[in-house]
Amino acid sequence: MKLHFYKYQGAGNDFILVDNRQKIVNHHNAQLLAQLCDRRFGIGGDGIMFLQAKEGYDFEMVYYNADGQPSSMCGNGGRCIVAFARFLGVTGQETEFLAVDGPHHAKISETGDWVSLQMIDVDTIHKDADAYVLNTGSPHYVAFADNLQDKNVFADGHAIRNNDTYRANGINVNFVEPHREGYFVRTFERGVEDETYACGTGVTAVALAMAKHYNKTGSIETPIKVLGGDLNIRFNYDGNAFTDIFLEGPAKLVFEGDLEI
Ligand SMILES: N[C@@H](CCC[C@H](N)C(=O)O)C(=O)O
Repeated sequence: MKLHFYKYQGAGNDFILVDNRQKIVNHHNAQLLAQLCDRRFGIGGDGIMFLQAKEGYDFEMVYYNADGQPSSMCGNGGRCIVAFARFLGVTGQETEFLAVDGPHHAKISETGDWVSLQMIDVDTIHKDADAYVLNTGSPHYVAFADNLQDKNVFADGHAIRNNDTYRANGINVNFVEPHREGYFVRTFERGVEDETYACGTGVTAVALAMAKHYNKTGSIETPIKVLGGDLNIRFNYDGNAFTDIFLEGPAKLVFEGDLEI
């Protein structure tokens, strides 16, 4: 069959998107999905998403990592699928959709390429030695790093993701250093098993962990620079729980095409 697909990117975290409202694609084929995400033998992407119809919501986001396996929430994927839904005319400037971690509310700019996505509330942060470990829809490890631009994020991220604590379920590994009025972050992603240019749930985890680390409470805004651009995180923190968390940034259509599968 012929697959009509769209390629989006959000701060360089890139995804294949398929309009599957008519359920034309059977997405339970991990080998096929991994091949579509392959940068040499396929379209290429950090993940692939299917936009599906869902009663009570504008749509459902069904997300797979580049390895073809279903996973937990993808923040940049969520922002890209909102831009895609707007492009298809499935939503207006605001939307309510269902993802693997529950309902999400999002707003999209008039231009259609900038999305503010509400993330799940977070009330638990653990420490693993000096690192912070928390779940912002996906599990994240957050560690400070010096000279982050020159760090071997693949080697160090791979080692942490595959240590005895995290090997079985996996974890996304974020390295952070202060940058201007915010932070610079690089992430090794589970399921891609490589560094990506941005990770939405990852920068969200970093922003929350930094508020806890520096004992900042109230209404907080945290700009974060990643390899693929700039993201912004807004939230409230009362010293115990993080609420009204929004991940904001670009979400752009790169190209569309057809592929025989
Ligand atoms: N790139 C994503 C995270 C996608 C899920 C992650 N790879 C996992 O399996 O936990 C984001 O923008 O949040």
